[in-house]
Amino acid sequence: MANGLQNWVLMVTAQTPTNIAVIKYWGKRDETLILPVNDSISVTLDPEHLCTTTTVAVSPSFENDRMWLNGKEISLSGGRFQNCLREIRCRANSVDDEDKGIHIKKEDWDRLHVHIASYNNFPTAAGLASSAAGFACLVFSLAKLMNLKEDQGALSAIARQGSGSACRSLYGGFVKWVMGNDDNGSDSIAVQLANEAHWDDLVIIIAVVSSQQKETSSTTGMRESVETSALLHHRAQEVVPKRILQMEEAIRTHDFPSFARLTCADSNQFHAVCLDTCPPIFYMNDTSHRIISYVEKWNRSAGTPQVAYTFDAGPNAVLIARNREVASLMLQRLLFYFPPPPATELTSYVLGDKSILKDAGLEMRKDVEALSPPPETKDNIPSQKYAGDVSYFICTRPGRGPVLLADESQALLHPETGLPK
Ligand SMILES: Nc1ncnc2c1ncn2[C@@H]1O[C@H](COP(=O)(O)OP(=O)(O)OP(=O)(O)O)[C@@H](O)[C@H]1O
Ligand SMILES: C[C@@](O)(CCOP(=O)(O)OP(=O)(O)O)CC(=O)O
Repeated sequence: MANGLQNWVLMVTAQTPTNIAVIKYWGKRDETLILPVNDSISVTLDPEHLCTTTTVAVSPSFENDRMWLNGKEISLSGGRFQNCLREIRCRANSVDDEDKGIHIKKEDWDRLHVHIASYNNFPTAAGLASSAAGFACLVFSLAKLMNLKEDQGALSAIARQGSGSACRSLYGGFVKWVMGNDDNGSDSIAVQLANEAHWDDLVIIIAVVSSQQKETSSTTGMRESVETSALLHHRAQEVVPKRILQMEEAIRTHDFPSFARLTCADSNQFHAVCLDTCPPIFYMNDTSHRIISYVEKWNRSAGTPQVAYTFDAGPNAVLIARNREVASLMLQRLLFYFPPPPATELTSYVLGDKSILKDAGLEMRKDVEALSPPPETKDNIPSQKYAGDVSYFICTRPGRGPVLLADESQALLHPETGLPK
């Protein structure tokens, strides 16, 4: 190992996106291996706006495996972290870095410890799927560090053991998590249906909805649904298999009306399963319900769907517009109903791809104040506004899968000490 020197540090940094399911995963048939009761399909979100960056390092001087998340040390003793680390370590291969004079033999990995530093460029544990981007990035970066020869599908099966939805973040574009049949989970992997360039008209706006409510975690919620909801079993056996085929076809043919109908119906059925759980689980709140009504009304008045909505295990709305023009009309509607609270500038209220604000003719607060009610509500007396019910919006689009960051200046660990910078 490295000519007997003990002070070297070898590092890898990677960046991984988050994803939003349009056909939901809800329910496990195996809790430890994280095997689902149905297939699911997701859209990967552009890492420019929502992503995890993780640096992993190895050095003979490290005494333990350690991890820092958003600058704070966290414990790696949890089963999910341990399962991922074990699965990666047992597939590790020899590494030879001639430039640095580092030579690691396959069997050395059993004794070497790793340091992991990770940073989410969006709020952690706020219903924005940080666990999906986080575990995908952990597995992807460790696989590079330890020179795994496995393909992306096999890596997705490891990320799956950190958090089910993480397996879909190993690819960009449109991704299917195939539930598989094997008891050992080897065929429960993610596959890419189409890359991010395939349907690049789509624009995604996330309404991060303010919520004081204490939420049930996805893990607990789906366990309770599996145990008590008859609808979940009907959904997994009868409904989802047909929807998966229809969704694959809609994506393949860029059929937005079908894509939108399936996405909305599947989100609504997932939340119906939550209500069918004993005791019932409420993830959406009044603001979520209002957003659904506005979109439904608009889609109906347009005669064909303009926007799809979907909600995960929380009140945040993920809205998918058929193109940029529709996205700017959607942003006008959203800001009409949910204007920024007093003293909040528009540029800190609409994050991500701010160019959509410009397209919508909204450059300042006064432009929002001047917005007229959406035409589909004209007959109704007077439209109520809900300033403060949305914390902020994020404008994004379908995006690419994980990448390595070669530039050492982007590493989160110090190249000499292997401690957070
Ligand atoms: N960058 C990261 N690297 C590794 N693990 C992470 C990372 N970010 C989050 N996690 C793990 O995911 C957990 C948060 O997951 P949780 O499911 O509570 O929230 P979320 O994924 O942000 O929201 P939701 O699942 O409701 O969309 C953290 O406690 C941590 O264990
Ligand atoms: C509603 C969902 O977002 C549920 C995601 O659940 P998680 O992947 O967070 O759950 P665990 O596998 O227990 O970690 C739907 C989806 O992403 O498909």
